[in-house]
Amino acid sequence: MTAQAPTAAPHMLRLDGVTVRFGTPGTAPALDAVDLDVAAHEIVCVLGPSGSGKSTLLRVVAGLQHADEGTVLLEGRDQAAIPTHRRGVGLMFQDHQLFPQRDVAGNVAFGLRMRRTSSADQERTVTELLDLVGLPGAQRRAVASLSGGEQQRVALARALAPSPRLLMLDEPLGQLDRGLRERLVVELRRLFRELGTTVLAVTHDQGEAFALADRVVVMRDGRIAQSGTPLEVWQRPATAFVARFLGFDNVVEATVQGEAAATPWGKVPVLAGTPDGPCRLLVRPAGVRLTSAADGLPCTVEARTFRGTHVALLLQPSGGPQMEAACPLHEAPETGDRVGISFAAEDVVVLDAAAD
Ligand SMILES: Nc1ncnc2c1ncn2[C@@H]1O[C@H](COP(=O)(O)OP(=O)(O)OP(=O)(O)O)[C@@H](O)[C@H]1O
Repeated sequence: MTAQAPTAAPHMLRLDGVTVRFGTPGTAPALDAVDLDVAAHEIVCVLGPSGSGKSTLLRVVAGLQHADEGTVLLEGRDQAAIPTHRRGVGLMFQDHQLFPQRDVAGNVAFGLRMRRTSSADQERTVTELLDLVGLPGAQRRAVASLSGGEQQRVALARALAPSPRLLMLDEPLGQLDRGLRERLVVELRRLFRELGTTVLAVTHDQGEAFALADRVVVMRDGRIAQSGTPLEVWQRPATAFVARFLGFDNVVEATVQGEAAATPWGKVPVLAGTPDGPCRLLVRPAGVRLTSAADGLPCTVEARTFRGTHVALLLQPSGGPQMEAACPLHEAPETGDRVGISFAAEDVVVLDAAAD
């Protein structure tokens, strides 16, 4: 038997050079030649600051927004001429907009009624979905009697009921308190895995995106700044923008030569194989190691913040800008203490010098 070449994973969704402009020509586009692939069964979370184009991206895929340039393909088919209700995508928005006059079952069955599914099939699907989202037997409850988290689950069951080939979520857990969000995100991931749902979600909340996604996409000014697994993006932010967006502030100009880089903090080790030349460096807080005051770069502890698993220290080195260090709980010095620091090469990330 001859070996077969592996076939590429089928793409559920492909955006090819999608551009959306609002208002007068000359203003920056809301989406600027965006290319994005989402594989079948993949969970992709789009992250980015306010105004970076996240909602516009979802709207263009849903057919709620016209693309000025480029194509949106679902399972290989150009969607340009296909209206929203024929695209086979499910949408769940932040303000989950349940119908207050209908009970839970009436809400969940909405998409099925639109498709003229038989009452028996509607009833069976509603029962299955309410079990899945953890609200068994809630069919006859009034929407107003549900908590925020329960309403969110009903909205999710409603979006899932017509078995959309792609489910799109816009800030799905936006209005819930943190504890509930953290629990629901775990449940959502399990549920999507179980159903094999392909998901494109948009969120402000990094924690939510990193917990939910197989892949995160970070947007900036209508473009994709980085795309990768949560671990890749977290460990290796590609640019200073992504690093800062993720909350890493230890970013400095540097010049690499061999296995060290010259920085305003002095020599910082870099991994072998790093190309020589000017760049920006991120030193992850975990890579700032405390030594005795006599060794390493002398610093004063300006502030310390308890973070549960560690203490975040704000350090003022004798030269160069302030930096953050993550310190084990029992080893954290006091504000005003003098310490020395060294750097761990595995937590030093060389950023793309061309992008800011
Ligand atoms: N209908 C519209 N008319 C004009 N400009 C718009 C319209 N919708 C969005 N924009 C602009 O397009 C850009 C991207 O907006 P979008 O809502 O996609 O960003 P976002 O990343 O989802 O932001 P947020 O996180 O605040 O929801 C912004 O500059 C916004 O002001």
